[in-house]
Amino acid sequence: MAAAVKVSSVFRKSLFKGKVAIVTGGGTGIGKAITQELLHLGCKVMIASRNIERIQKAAEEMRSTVVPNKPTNLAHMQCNIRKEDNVKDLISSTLKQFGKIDYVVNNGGGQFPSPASNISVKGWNAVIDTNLTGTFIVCREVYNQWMEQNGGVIVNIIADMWKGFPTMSHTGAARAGVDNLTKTLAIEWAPDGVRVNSVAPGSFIYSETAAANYGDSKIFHHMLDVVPVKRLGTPEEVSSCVCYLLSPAASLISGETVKVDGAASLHNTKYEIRVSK
Ligand SMILES: CCCCCCCCCCC/C=C/C(=O)SCCNC(=O)CCNC(=O)[C@H](O)C(C)(C)COP(=O)(O)OP(=O)(O)OC[C@H]1O[C@@H](n2cnc3c(N)ncnc32)[C@H](O)[C@@H]1OP(=O)(O)O
Ligand SMILES: NC(=O)C1=CN([C@@H]2O[C@H](COP(=O)(O)OP(=O)(O)OC[C@H]3O[C@@H](n4cnc5c(N)ncnc54)[C@H](OP(=O)(O)O)[C@@H]3O)[C@@H](O)[C@H]2O)C=CC1
Repeated sequence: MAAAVKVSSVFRKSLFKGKVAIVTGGGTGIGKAITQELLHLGCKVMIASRNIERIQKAAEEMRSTVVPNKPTNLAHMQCNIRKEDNVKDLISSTLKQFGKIDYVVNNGGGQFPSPASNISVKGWNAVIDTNLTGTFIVCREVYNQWMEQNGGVIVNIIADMWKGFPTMSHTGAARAGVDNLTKTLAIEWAPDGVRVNSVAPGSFIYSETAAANYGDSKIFHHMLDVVPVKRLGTPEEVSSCVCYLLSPAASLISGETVKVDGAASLHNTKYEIRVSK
């Protein structure tokens, strides 16, 4: 028997039915939760990421569990957002397949933990290219190919970097860049009916894939002593905020970043200051 699909039921399907969305990194973790929620609400969704086997498997699973009666509502393709040509192709292929693009969720991203002093320029650039430049390219391409003429909504997933991000300097800088990019694009594109917002999850949203990236299944559990709500967050708790921002309920919200972190960013960080040498 297929596993139950976790989706929130707080949104009215009539607000989303027939809309078309792109979710980068839509086959795992937070991106998968967003994809499932949008499919459940009646959207057509294109998911895209680098690992074609993994995204294909995720797409096949969601077609049979979430939209068994409308499997063509979910498309998938390989796309590395660091590559401009891949992104151009992602946007044009989605338009070819679904005819329009109402929503883009820039969720694909990530990094590796390292003290700043040990990060090579190649490693730094890999993280900046992924999280800042990749997000920029997706935004620019969907605007140029579709949203300038037709409007739309963009949500960028960033991170809790508000107090600095020790061991994550590269991604902290990139996500702070996206926070500011969000504000600029919101102003530049408002006259065309395009809204741009960000969502900043706390550093304790558990998914198997996210934990696997750090080679430690308990990596998020280690954060619990500085998490005021004293529990891990779920991808679905991020996806419901994303869907709210995509929906007409947020029609006057643009250039904003919403923290989904149970007040963690207001409290202490996990990082312990080392003894000086
Ligand atoms: C107290 C300390 C612990 C702190 C840890 C707290 C963690 C809490 C969670 C923080 C909140 C954030 C959560 C999340 O973001 S969850 C999502 C996790 N998912 C991912 O990160 C997936 C995507 N990530 C990646 O694909 C990669 O990290 C990367 C963006 C770097 C892309 O890698 P890719 O392999 O495609 O890149 P390159 O082959 O081009 O590699 C370029 C160079 O990058 C350096 N590098 C890459 N990986 C590592 C590594 N694991 N460690 C060190 N250096 C790395 C390296 O220089 C690469 O070049 P070389 O291969 O030539 O050496
Ligand atoms: N989990 C957490 O606590 C937090 C997560 N975040 C952010 O939320 C987003 C989702 O993370 P999460 O679901 O937790 O972790 P996952 O590792 O499950 O998701 C990362 C996704 O991004 C995709 N991706 C990575 N690089 C690229 C690229 N260059 N081009 C296209 N797709 C890419 C991956 O797919 P593939 O490997 O196939 O490319 C994967 O699907 C990320 O941006 C993450 O940094 C932020 C704060 C906290």
